[in-house]
Amino acid sequence: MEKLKIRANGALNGEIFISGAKNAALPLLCASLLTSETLHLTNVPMLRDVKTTQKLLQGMGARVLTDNIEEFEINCSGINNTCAPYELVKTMRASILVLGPTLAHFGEAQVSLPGGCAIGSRPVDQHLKGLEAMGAEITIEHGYVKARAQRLKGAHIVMDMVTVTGTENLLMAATLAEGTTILENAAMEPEVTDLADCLVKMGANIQGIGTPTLTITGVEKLHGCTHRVVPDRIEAGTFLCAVAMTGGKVVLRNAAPKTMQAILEKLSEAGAIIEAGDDWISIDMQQPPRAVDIRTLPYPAFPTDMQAQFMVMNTIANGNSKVVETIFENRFMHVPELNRMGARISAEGNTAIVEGVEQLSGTTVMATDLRASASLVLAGLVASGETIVERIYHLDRGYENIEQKLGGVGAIIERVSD
Ligand SMILES: CC(=O)N[C@H]1[C@@H](OP(=O)(O)OP(=O)(O)OC[C@H]2O[C@@H](n3ccc(=O)[nH]c3=O)[C@H](O)[C@@H]2O)O[C@H](CO)[C@@H](O)[C@@H]1O
Ligand SMILES: C=C(OP(=O)(O)O)C(=O)O
Repeated sequence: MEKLKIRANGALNGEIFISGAKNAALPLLCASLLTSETLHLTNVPMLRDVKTTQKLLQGMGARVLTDNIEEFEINCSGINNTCAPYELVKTMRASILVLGPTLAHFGEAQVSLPGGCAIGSRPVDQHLKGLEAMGAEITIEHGYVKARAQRLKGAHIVMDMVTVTGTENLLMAATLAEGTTILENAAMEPEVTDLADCLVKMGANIQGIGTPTLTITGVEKLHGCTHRVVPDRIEAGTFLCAVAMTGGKVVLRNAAPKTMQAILEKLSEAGAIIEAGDDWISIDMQQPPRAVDIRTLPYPAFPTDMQAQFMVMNTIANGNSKVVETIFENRFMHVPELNRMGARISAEGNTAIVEGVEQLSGTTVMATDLRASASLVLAGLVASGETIVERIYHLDRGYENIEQKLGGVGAIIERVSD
């Protein structure tokens, strides 16, 4: 099994290229199911989840014509199987994103229920309720969602909570429905907006993009297009937290600061000097961070996917802080591991109190989800001695070449196998 070995090496300095966003690339790849023409994506991150999506779509009959970062071309004209099997869905919950587009284009879909995962129970009731409101007949059989509809019909849907993939599934489904769909309480995450922008290029009629009310007037068919995946705000935020902890000056290239307001404000509050242009962000940190309180909420507020990284920054910050997780019920798995490294965090329910300490101490740690694993890597960059992060297949779901990117700005980090 692969691990990361990390040793603190002082301040980080230099430049890091930010990849395309995992959470945008996955729905965009699934959007290829809506058309018989080729979808041409650029800035696609080469991540484990992207490979899994590729495999899932290929298993359904899609042809992947090119699959590199700058040229990812996929054609779904040969779909001959509308099933997303358990074997793939269990490794990537985002597989549920094939449900809406497959049903809308092919009149049927069977997708294994994703079930819960390390961070929470994560039901998909809103996806199913929305599709039923659009006329789909849905049954759950042998662990699979089975959906059928000759042609979906427009509906007025008010979602019970803000759900990112729920919004994306219903948005994709509505593009080919008969009539108009109004999605209220829709997620406004930049990755949802990126998907909507691509769907419009494919010929969809969507009003209200970037707002909580999306109005979609269905069309007969969509066509291919070329679309550049929005930069990954969570990857960028992770590297900014790394620098806030180690000190130094780093410029992120190919970033999207406009999508990162809440993250950048919190870093400034922690004492970082942040500057940004259209597609770059610089961070200059010349003193230890100040502790900052965090409360996770849907976009544009502070993202749950950055909670663990800010928590680890707080462990070595001046002062105490309170971190409240309101999106997922079990997203503090990094707490016991960080405490094993000398952090002082007490967590109860959805609230963690963090008392800043002088230094963390390296040891062997592991985490059971992606961002918790990222927080352990950041801890290793400032801990005394050696830190070994195990089970890094979680990290590989969402970070492209993390050891090369951090190594490029001066970190001592290497991937080793048993
Ligand atoms: C591939 C992808 O884009 N993943 C992101 C997406 O996950 P994902 O789309 O799965 O997360 P949601 O936005 O759906 O979840 C938000 C909350 O709503 C609940 N819920 C959701 C749907 C539903 O039908 N019923 C229900 O109760 C969830 O359990 C959770 O408590 O948004 C999350 C919240 O920003 C991010 O952490 C994930 O990185
Ligand atoms: C929770 C995450 O992803 P997923 O929804 O793919 O599990 C994440 O990216 O932090």
